Amino acid sequence: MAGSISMTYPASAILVSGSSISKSGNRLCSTSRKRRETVMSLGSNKERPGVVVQSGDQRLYLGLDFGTSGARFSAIDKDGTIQAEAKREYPWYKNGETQDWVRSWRETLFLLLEDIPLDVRKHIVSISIDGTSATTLIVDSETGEPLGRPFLYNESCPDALPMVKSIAPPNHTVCSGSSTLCKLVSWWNHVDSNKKSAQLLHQADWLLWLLHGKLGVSDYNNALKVGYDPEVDSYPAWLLRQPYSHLLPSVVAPGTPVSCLKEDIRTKFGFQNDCVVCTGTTDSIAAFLAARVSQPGDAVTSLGSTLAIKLLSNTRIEDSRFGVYSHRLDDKWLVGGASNSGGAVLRQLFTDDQLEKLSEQINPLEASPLDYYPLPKAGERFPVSDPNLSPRLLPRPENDAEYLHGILESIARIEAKAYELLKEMGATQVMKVFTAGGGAKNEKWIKIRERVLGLPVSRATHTEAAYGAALLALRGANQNIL
Ligand SMILES: Nc1ncnc2c1ncn2[C@@H]1O[C@H](COP(=O)(O)OP(=O)(O)O)[C@@H](O)[C@H]1O
Ligand SMILES: O=C(CO)[C@H](O)[C@H](O)COP(=O)(O)O
Repeated sequence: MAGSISMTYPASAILVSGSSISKSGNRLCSTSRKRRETVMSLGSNKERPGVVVQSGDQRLYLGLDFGTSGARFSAIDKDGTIQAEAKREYPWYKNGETQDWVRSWRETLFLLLEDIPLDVRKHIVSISIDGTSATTLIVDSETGEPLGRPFLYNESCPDALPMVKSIAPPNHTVCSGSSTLCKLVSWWNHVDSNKKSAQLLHQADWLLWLLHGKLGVSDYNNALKVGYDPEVDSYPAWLLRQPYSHLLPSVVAPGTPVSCLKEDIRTKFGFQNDCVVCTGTTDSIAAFLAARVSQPGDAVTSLGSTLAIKLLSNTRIEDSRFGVYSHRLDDKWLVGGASNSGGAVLRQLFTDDQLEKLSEQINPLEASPLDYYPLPKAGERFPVSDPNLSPRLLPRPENDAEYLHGILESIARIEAKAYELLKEMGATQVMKVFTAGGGAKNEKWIKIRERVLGLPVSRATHTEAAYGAALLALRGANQNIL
C-alpha cells in the first residue's frame, strides 16, 4: 500500500494558461538550448509574497527530496514562490528479511509525480532530486537495475576500512566506515560476479536516471564520500588506479541539466516538451540551499531524522576522525558533518503530536539537568566518529515533558560541540544558525538551542530540502544540456 500523502497547493498561486514551448514550436530538448544565465540567488532569507504567475513567466521548477523517513516535492516559479508541494511516507515492502528500499523509492517517485496537480505539472520545465548522502547502489551498467540491496546513508562497512585507509590520504573524508568508498570496497570484496558490468550510483543519481535515462552521472556533493575531489573537479589518482574505479560515476556540478525527461514519462505525466532533468545533491545541502543564506559564518542545522550541520566557510576542512568534511558550494565550502542523533530518536519515543504537546510544557530558558547521548542505535558519525558508541537515554524521569526536555537539550549540546569543533579546526566562525527539517517547527527547541549554542538561532523561511532541490532545477533550467 503506497504511503500516505499530505498536499498543500496555495490557492494564492494562480497559473495563467498559455504555453512555454519555444516560439518556433520545436522541442528545445532536441535543439541546443539557448543559454540564459540564471545565477541561483542565495539571497536574503525573506518570505516572498505569493504572486500570480504571468503567462510569460509560467515556467515552473520541480525539486524532490528523498529523505530518511519520507519524500517530498516542491514546485516553484522563477521567483522562488511555491506553487505546489506535497509529501509521502515510504511504503514498506519486504525483500526477504530487509526493507525493499529500491521498490519503495521507485514507487514513491512516480506516485509523487502523480500527486503534482496537472495544471502545475504542465508548466514544469526542469527537475532535480536530493537524496540521503552516501546512500549507495551498485547497479548493472547496462540495465541500471540494482545488483543487490542499497547501502543506506548511516550504514557502516568497517570490513573495508583498513583497505580504504591504506589507499587514501590520512583522515581523508572516505576514511569512515559509513563512506561511500567503504561501501564500494565492501561490495567489491564480497561479490564474485558482475564486477565488470557494474556501476556505482547514489540514491539521488539512480532516481534521476529513472527520469533521464543516462546511466552513470552524479554530482560533486553526492560523489564527495566516494572520494571525488570537488576542489580539482576530478577523482584523485590514488582512487583511479584501483581495480574498481570503472564503477565510479562521471561527476558534474549540482543542478546541471543531464538530458531531457524521458519521452514516455513526459507524455504520461504531461510535463513540458522541453523539460530537463538536472543533477541533484544531498538532502542536507538541499536544506542549506532552501534556507537561502549566503554569508560565510551563516549555518544551517537540519533537524531531520539526523542532525546534519552545514556552515558556510571560506576555508575547507576535513578530518574523518571526527566525521568532519567539506562540501563545495560554488566558490565556498559547506563544512560540517552529520550526527546520527536527531529526529530518529525522538520518533522512537514520541509521536509528532506528543512532541508538540509535551514541548508546550517545556520552559526553554531553564537548563535541563539530564545528560543523555540520544542515538537511535549504537554508532555515531559526528562530532564523534565511533561506530560502537552506545545510546545514552537513562535515567528516564516520571514526567515525559522533563524527559523530552532532557533529550532536546542533549541534542543541542551535541550541536554546540559540533560547531565548537569546526571552529577549533579553522572553519569560519559561526555567527548565526538557521534551522531546517522536521524539528524546525519546534519553537521551544529553537530557544533551547539558542541558550546552549549562545548564538542567534531561527527557523529558515523554507525548511524543506525539496525547496532547495527546486532551486537547483531553476539553476539548471537555462543551461545547455550535457
Ligand atoms: N514538534 C517536533 N519537535 C521536534 N522534532 C519533530 C517535531 N515534529 C517532527 N519532528 C521530527 O522531525 C523528523 C522528521 O523530519 P524530516 O525533515 O521529515 O526528516 P527526514 O527528511 O530526515 O526524514 C522526525 O524524526 C520527527 O521526530
Ligand atoms: O544524515 C543524513 C541523511 O539525512 C546524511 O548523512 C546527510 O545528508 C549528511 O550528509 P551530507 O553532509 O553529505 O549531506
